[in-house]
Amino acid sequence: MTFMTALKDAWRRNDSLVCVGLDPEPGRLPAGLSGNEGIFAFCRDIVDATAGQVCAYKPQIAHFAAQRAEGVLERLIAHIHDRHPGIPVILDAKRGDIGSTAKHYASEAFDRYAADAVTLNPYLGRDSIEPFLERADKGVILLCRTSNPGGKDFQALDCGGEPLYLRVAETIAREWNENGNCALVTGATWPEELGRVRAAVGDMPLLVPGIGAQGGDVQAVMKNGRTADGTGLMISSSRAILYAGSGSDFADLAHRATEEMRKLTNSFRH
Ligand SMILES: O=C(O)c1cc(=O)[nH]c(=O)n1[C@@H]1O[C@H](COP(=O)(O)O)[C@@H](O)[C@H]1O
Repeated sequence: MTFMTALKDAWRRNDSLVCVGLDPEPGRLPAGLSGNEGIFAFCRDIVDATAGQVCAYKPQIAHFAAQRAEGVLERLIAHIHDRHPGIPVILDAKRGDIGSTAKHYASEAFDRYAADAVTLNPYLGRDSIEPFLERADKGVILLCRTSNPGGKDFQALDCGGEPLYLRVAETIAREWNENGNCALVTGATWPEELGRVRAAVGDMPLLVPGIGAQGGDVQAVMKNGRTADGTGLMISSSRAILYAGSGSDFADLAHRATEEMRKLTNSFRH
């Protein structure tokens, strides 16, 4: 199944636009969990507690690699595919390099980790993304208007009368999306810009981090970002869900936090 088909199925099946970000912090694991086995058990329990409530999972690679836990990340993604088939996994790696190196990054994401989609930095241009675009069954999720305060430093620069992030969105929608496998990252902290991107790219899916710990406004995101059929968004939250609790009931509390977010987003869907 392609990433786009899996995403649409998960939106419908779980009635959810929520993506749970898997960003394990060694210093924030619940008591009794530590080391690589602790990271695995923590993420696995979060996944098992929320699998009926999400449209995707988004593990962030640095949170694993910094702990020498790439093997844990491989096992975790295999666990999601095995136990919760059909829920797409987005590897958040934000890669971007010349073509000869990019093909190894594509292989890393899709062959080594078996991710369904990957986040990428588009600023090296089309040839840097080609090895990903040609994997038509995989999702190619390109940074457009990032959630962080410094996102505007370059992304908002004037580019022939329009901001650079909008030029990025238009170019990707018009020229890079021949296989229909592109999506864009637009932070929840910039809802007005998110609306301009939506107007430029039709129904292309948008990955929207910045809800929860970064303070994005769900209502504004939904109003500006949803498509006519009330979908089109992967609204991603990591810390607000992962660390909703810090005791042995962390997975139950993650389930509750995800459910609250699912209901809140759904209340603005139509
Ligand atoms: O590509 C991303 O996922 C991403 C893009 C962006 O603009 N902002 C952003 O926060 N992210 C990621 O989304 C997650 C946000 O985490 P929380 O703020 O804890 O929900 C982190 O893994 C970030 O690396």
